Amino acid sequence: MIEIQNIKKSFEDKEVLKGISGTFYKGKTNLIIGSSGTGKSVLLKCIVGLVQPDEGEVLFDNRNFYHSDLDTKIDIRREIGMLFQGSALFDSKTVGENVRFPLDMMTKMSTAEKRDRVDFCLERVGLTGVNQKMPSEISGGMKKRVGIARAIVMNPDYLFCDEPNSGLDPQTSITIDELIQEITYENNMTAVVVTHDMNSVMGIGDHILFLVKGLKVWEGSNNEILDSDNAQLKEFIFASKMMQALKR
Ligand SMILES: Nc1ncnc2c1ncn2[C@@H]1O[C@H](COP(=O)(O)OP(=O)(O)OP(=O)(O)O)[C@@H](O)[C@H]1O
Repeated sequence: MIEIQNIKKSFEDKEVLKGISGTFYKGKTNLIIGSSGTGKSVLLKCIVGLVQPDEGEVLFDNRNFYHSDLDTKIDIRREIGMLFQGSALFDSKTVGENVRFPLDMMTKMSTAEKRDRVDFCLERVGLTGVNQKMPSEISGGMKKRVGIARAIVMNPDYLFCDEPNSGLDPQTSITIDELIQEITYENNMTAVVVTHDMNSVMGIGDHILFLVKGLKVWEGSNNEILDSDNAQLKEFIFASKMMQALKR
């Protein structure tokens, strides 16, 4: 479980996060949703330590990330897997080398152990036998799968995904969403996914934080979201023609 308390962040005079609190639960796909520019990615970066918040606390299973000793911080970082926006693969490395990278950086595993772990993770995301391919030789959906394999290669307790569906067609988006959710359940991870895709919200939104202009205005599950009477949430959900049609 991850708890965030009163997270604030400004860039120069622009207040991007205005005091956000909430909980992300273990064994669930937790979503951060909201319109473009509302602070979702900045919040994610504050949680994983890529951006330092101006105020607020982040607790990883009761360990305070920003107010703990270096060893605890390092422990927490090793327990985090991250799927970056656009997959962020190294273009000059093969698929296998991309997935192996965290093992090379952070473990003393033998070559054979690393090979087995890489093969296991690639197989888990449905990409057996593509180790030698270069990122330029595979599709966008496959790149996301490689990104997921790399994110889970260290067997993390916490999985963060920033817009995992960006640039994918609707059908591929659903398979990637489902893969993230299956892996979350299998490994009992705390997954936090940033998205503005309503398909993802309805499909995998076990727990959802809805942001508007740097504030959390609603928190709940995808089962509760359609019945909410929060006006800003309704406006966001029913912005698309498809969701309007479902409402009728
Ligand atoms: N490093 C930075 N320096 C200055 N401003 C930043 C920085 N990072 C983000 N911002 C600003 O913070 C605001 C929120 O950005 P953020 O990327 O979190 O939005 P978002 O909700 O994830 O949007 P999108 O869905 O379009 O990715 C934006 O106005 C952005 O320009």
